[in-house]
Amino acid sequence: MNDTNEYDVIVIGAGPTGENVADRTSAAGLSTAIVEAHLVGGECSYWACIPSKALLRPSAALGAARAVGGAKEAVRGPLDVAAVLARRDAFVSDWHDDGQVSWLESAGIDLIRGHGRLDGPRRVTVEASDGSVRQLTARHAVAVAPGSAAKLPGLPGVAEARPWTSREATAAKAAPGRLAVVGGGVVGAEMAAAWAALGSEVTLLMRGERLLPRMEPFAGELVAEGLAERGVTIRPGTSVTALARPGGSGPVTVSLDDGGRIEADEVLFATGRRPLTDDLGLGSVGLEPGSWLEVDDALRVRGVPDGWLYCVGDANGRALLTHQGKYQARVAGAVIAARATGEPVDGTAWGPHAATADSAAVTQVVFTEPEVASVGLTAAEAERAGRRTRVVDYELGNVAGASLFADGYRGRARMVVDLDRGHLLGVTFAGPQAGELLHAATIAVAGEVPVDRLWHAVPAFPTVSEVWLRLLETFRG
Ligand SMILES: Cc1cc2nc3c(=O)[nH]c(=O)nc-3n(C[C@H](O)[C@H](O)[C@H](O)COP(=O)(O)OP(=O)(O)OC[C@H]3O[C@@H](n4cnc5c(N)ncnc54)[C@H](O)[C@@H]3O)c2cc1C
Ligand SMILES: NC(=O)c1ccc[n+]([C@@H]2O[C@H](COP(=O)([O-])OP(=O)(O)OC[C@H]3O[C@@H](n4cnc5c(N)ncnc54)[C@H](O)[C@@H]3O)[C@@H](O)[C@H]2O)c1
Repeated sequence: MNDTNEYDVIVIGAGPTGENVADRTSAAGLSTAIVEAHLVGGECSYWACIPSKALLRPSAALGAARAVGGAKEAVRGPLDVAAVLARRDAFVSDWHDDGQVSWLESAGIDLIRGHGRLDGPRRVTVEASDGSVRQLTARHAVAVAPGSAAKLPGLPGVAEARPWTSREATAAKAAPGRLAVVGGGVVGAEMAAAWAALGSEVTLLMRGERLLPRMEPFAGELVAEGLAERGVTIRPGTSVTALARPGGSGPVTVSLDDGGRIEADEVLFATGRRPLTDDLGLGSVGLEPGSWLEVDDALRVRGVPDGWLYCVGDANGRALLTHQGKYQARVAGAVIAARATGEPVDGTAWGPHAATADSAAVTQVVFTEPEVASVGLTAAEAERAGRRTRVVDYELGNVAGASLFADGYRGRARMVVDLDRGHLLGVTFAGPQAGELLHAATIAVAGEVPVDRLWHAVPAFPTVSEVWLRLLETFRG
């Protein structure tokens, strides 16, 4: 550890995206410090992606075995809940960050523990837990990657009811008897699936009519069927109006806008995120505290003279996903390094210094049963963007590889073809292990591979990927 207070690059926030900017700038030979207030690794490692997938995977594995005649007979018992929770704990290293700290050291990045705040152009103050303050200066750039936190609606009784957020839902040490989940987005769907599999009686309350409203409609429908088959009660078109947990302990009463009430042992609010920018010193550089930080495709924060401030990850609001934020970090790191060394910056779409995939090819996998995997635009988004498209659907269960993979395989695939440009704008799969089908679609969308050329990408028989051939045959007629 260096005791200098001047670095080429200072990164605030050591979540997956901050770590990646620091990695890129350090690898480019720039001295780099990273400031972290809590655990190196961020939300994703300890309270989001990793623990949630660790909670979901055992049920999916068991479901996969149960879907194959000859294998299902060997499944003799239910999930071992204690073992699932212990495996989750191991995946989050029992909420210790030693492993990630060692990685920072190996990458030559200085870790400065404490709360970071901007303090005017290229300046950062770090307040340590003992109250001491260190002032840092960046020669080239500051990149902020503070992430996001769960957004709770200001309902009557919410403070006393102490609802779960995604943090409690991913870190809980036991399954609540009855769990009410509010919100039909990704966190709501995944956590309803996880805790239902681990033994909770789950009621999912959503104000819209379908789950996963940002994805193709069939995705939410198939996930809703899957949840219902696993015992989850889904109540669409339902808003929560108040919570009550007198004295802050015992069951929670959840009041609904139809006048009804339900009682639960815990209530999870999965109602979206807010950027963690309220205490980041934004006012010192003319930005609004608490706002999403709007960036250009080089990840430079708009409205900051000289372009020294970058923002990657959730806090810029472009795509609240670890892999997209890490992609932004690789781009930002390359831009910072090029500008620092006087190399040209190539900001053209799909060039090394533009995060083009953030608008054209965002990928996402929802790890429910069935899984949903998507890249690029949905049919509705393509229409809103004014593209002339053809939408092609195919039942995944009709592919030979799918019926071998699981008895009664159910699922669907959709590709959205841009008729003027002759390539795909988006692809969605919903079905068992659909996530593993996604990358071929990502290459087709990000590579703007002509549909005529995709015809020559021959899927191996008998894999589920043969759905590509069926989609193309359907398109060609
Ligand atoms: C339940 C759940 C499941 C998810 N599952 C997935 C998934 O499967 N796949 C996926 O791609 N995405 C998933 N996400 C989204 C993913 O977690 C986020 O997109 C990702 O964590 C964003 O990374 P980040 O680096 O921007 O922020 P974070 O991971 O939130 O890290 C930010 C870090 O900055 C630190 N920090 C903040 N402010 C300061 C400050 N002022 N000074 C010092 N340090 C500071 C924080 O302590 C934190 O360590 C999930 C989210 C949730 C809630
Ligand atoms: N597997 C994954 O990739 C994964 C998993 C979990 C989370 N994430 C990311 O984390 C982010 C946050 O997820 P999320 O599910 O919290 O947010 P979200 O925005 O996906 O869904 C929130 C849902 O809550 C609803 N809502 C908002 N306020 C409400 C209210 N007062 N009452 C009832 N419903 C309300 C919204 O209409 C929306 O459908 C997402 O952007 C997602 O990309 C990704």
